[in-house]
Amino acid sequence: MTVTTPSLVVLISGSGSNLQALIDAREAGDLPADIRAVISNRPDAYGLERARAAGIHTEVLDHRDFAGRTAYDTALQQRIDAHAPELVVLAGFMRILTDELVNHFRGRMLNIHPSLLPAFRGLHTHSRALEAGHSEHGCSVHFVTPALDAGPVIAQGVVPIEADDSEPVLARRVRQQEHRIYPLVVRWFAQGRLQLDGDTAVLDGQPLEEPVRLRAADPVPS
Ligand SMILES: Nc1nc2c(c(=O)[nH]1)N[C@@H](CN(C=O)c1ccc(C(=O)N[C@@H](CCC(=O)O)C(=O)O)cc1)CN2
Ligand SMILES: NCC(=O)N[C@@H]1O[C@H](COP(=O)([O-])[O-])[C@@H](O)[C@H]1O
Repeated sequence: MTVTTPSLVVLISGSGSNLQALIDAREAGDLPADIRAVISNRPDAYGLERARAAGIHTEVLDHRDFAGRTAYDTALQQRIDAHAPELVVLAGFMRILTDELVNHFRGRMLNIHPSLLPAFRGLHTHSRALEAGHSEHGCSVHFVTPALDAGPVIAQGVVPIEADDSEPVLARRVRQQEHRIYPLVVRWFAQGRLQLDGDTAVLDGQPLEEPVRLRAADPVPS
């Protein structure tokens, strides 16, 4: 029986540190997947440099070159489909996607969001968590659905908020956990252990009633 290595297309908009975590996991033998292409909506995204350094095909599809969201997403869907990925990974991709595109990739599109969903959907999550006076914050990996940041959450990284935290300090603490949980969840999907069943994430055949939660001191599970 031939075992095929699942292929990924990763979408970015910026620094690409989550992309780098996936590249590093693959190079360490911890991610049985092939990153077929990295696509950015911003030509100046540093993540493009990270991809090129790793020998990964890159494309730029600048949203400013399109009349609107539907036209952009139609082109984006064609670019992604050209690589026939098993999984589309949003890694700091900063565009809200149309229902049509999300439904086209339903069950095979993941996102990492910098909050403990359902808290703080949308943008500026770290400053909002600080302003809310929460004692904990973190990140969530979820299946992407048309409703923004509302898809079934698979795993979360939990960090404390310290009294003297600034936004950049908290963001850095969260990103350290992002770089642990995203490769883990993508590995589960690549291993065929993770699926979306309706509106429920299923891991190892069991519906996830609650996300898998990791704290910094916890070892990364298999
Ligand atoms: N239909 C969906 N699209 C996207 C989802 C999703 O769950 N459903 N997740 C987001 C990722 N994301 C937060 O994790 C997010 C990205 C972008 C925005 C946003 O407001 N974008 C603005 C532009 C902002 C900018 O360019 O800086 C916009 O698209 O008008 C909110 C949340 C990815 N897409
Ligand atoms: N709403 C989407 C969003 O805010 N995503 C966040 O953007 C950062 C991207 O960093 P990276 O480009 O270094 O991976 C990450 O913190 C990710 O959670």
